Amino acid sequence: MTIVTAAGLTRRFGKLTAVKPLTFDLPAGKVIGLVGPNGSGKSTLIRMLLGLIRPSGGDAMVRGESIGSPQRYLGRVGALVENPAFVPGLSARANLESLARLRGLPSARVDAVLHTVGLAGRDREPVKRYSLGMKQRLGIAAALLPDPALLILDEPTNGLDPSGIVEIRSLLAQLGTAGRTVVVSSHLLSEIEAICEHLVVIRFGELLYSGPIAGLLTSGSQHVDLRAEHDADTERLATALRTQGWEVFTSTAGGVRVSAGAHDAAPINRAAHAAGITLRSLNVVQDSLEDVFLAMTGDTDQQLMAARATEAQRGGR
Ligand SMILES: Nc1ncnc2c1ncn2[C@@H]1O[C@H](COP(=O)(O)OP(=O)(O)OP(=O)(O)O)[C@@H](O)[C@H]1O
Repeated sequence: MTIVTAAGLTRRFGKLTAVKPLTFDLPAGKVIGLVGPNGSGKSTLIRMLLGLIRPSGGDAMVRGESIGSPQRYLGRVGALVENPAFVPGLSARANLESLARLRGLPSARVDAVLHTVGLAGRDREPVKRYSLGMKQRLGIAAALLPDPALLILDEPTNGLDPSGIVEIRSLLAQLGTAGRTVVVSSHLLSEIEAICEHLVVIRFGELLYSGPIAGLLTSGSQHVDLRAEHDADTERLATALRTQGWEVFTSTAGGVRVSAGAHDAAPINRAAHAAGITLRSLNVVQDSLEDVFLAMTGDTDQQLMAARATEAQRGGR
């Protein structure tokens, strides 16, 4: 079952096409990562899905309703899109109670969400005494008030210190229970890959990947890192492996990296031995998702960012 379907969804700001026509489906009941470097259009996409800004083209459906009529689905959607505004002198509980009243929600929801985000013991302290991580948890609590079927969190770990990031990450992993769909954006894949089952990757407005994270990793490759006993033999080792048909990515003072998997380890070792080179180390390494994406596009983020700046100046494509 899908909870969001986008078809040719596009958004321009003047000359810049911030979101190029995007077509994708988001499965219901999963934790979904929306990933892309800063300026890729993640917030713009989220704002369109929440009905905060209109698309320049295309459409999307959320829970079967067009984003042209957000009032039809927003009752069961919770979102944290920017630093939420709370009354600093009031307690977390009082802030949530007034938000619940405004939305016509039962006050029992306040206890439930305080418990979910782990603030139940500190809910009577004024928000101004809260750490950034606690404020962010309170923001997530507010987004959870309507018991949303779809929860959208835009960069919830932004600005947090490492312990705050760990705190929020473990909370996010718990939120995707009971059939709820959680969409969480980040510019750092490494920050959310462990908690997501499904991934949408956008890079400077374009869709790079949409699908299960597991599929992406298994389609990703492995490589083998080798080091000769003597660094002076590195080039000779690279040449010997190339001659035997291996694809050598790099050969630096640090060693040789070969495009190969675990089953190639023994033949590589034999090839080195046949060339009269003893190996100091041989490690089979699973490519990270970052490696997989780099291999997909071949462009670095810096190159794409420069192209985008030119596009904004020239008037787009
Ligand atoms: N209201 C706006 N007016 C003009 N340009 C905008 C506006 N909102 C966003 N943009 C531009 O659209 C592009 C995408 O921005 P967006 O904030 O959606 O990216 P993002 O992936 O969420 O990045 P970040 O993580 O830095 O917020 C950027 O180049 C940004 O400058």
